[in-house]
Amino acid sequence: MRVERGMLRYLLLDALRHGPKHGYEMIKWLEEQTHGRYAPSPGTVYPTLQLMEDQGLILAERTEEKSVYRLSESGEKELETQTDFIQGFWERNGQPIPPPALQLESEFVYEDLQDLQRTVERGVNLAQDQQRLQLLRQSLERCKNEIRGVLTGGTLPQPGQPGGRPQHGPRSTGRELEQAIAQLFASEDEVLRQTTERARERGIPSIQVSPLQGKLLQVLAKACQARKILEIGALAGYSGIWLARALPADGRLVTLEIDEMHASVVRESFRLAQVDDRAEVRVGPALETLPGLEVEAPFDLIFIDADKEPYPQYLAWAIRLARPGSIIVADNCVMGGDGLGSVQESPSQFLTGARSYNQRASSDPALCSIALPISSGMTVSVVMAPAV
Ligand SMILES: C[S@@+](CC[C@H](N)C(=O)[O-])C[C@H]1O[C@@H](n2cnc3c(N)ncnc32)[C@H](O)[C@@H]1O
Repeated sequence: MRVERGMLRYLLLDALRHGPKHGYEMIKWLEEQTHGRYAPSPGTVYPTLQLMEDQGLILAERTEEKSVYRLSESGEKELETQTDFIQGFWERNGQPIPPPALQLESEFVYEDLQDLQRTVERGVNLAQDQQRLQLLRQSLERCKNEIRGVLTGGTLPQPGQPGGRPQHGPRSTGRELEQAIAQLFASEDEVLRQTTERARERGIPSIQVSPLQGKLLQVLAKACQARKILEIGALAGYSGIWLARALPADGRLVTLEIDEMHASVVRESFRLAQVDDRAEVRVGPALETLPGLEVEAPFDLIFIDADKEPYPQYLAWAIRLARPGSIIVADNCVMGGDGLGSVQESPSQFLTGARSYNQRASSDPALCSIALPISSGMTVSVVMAPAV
């Protein structure tokens, strides 16, 4: 486990709050208190201690063999500025490591939580009247109450009851199945995990593709031997990293993003993922940036994942910027079936975008398409050669 840059000093101050210690004792203390999760290396700890001593946060008593440190008054004050961080750290890491089955179950809970967040965010986008938003809040309130009941030891729902586990096996819901597949085929590395973590810290919503979708994008990029990829909707660069990693060394990913703050996080993500030699973000409304890309076409894979209303226009551009054999993928196209209904009866602009997209993708002879029920649904199309 790693701790955010600059935060180790607070853990060291916290260790000294529990009594004077020399450097190695602090490392051992942290290792013991976190049940082996966190043991900073001496190479990081000793320079940090030196700096803290120079800044007057700790006081050293030196003997021939070692330096024993204790907290100074200004160290105590400094520590108080970070009580939230310290409390959060110990809440996450102070408990014994649960057995693997419990760990897996906890991961499912976090996945479900992310899924719930996406569903609610989508609901807020879709709800166009106050009454619907109020219903949404009431529904969340009921959900929170039920969770509080479960956490405080109320009666647990039985398998088969609403809220209970399915009776036909532990991994039988769509979400759990996705997770099991992702664990085998699409596990995230530290770089990808930190990309979402950093985005969350900057207040960017967690609406990136799932690891399973990221891997699917890679598989599709490999299938069409992509050398040039275009993405519409970069967010924090998460899907961009999956895509860029599928490119050969001289490949190119161009990702379009309307929001300058998102774009600056994307640049950082690409740099940290070491794909900035082949991946770049261009800022502006996609419909204004796309015409300028004609000189760089054709793109081998085009991934559409931005605002939903212009999805049909994005598809038209994607076809224009593609070649026969290119693959076009669009995210959020199924939405539990809502994205498959009739365009004429669409309840919102948001759904109209997905429905019109699917209508064209499923009927245009220039495309061979399928919608996949993965996360909120991806429509995948292969661009066909013109009939002769
Ligand atoms: C769903 S997120 C993209 C997620 C990203 N593909 C991933 O999985 O990591 C949509 C992004 O599209 C951007 N966006 C929205 N409207 C846009 C537009 N008209 N042009 C370009 N980007 C847009 C948003 O700012 C947001 O960052």
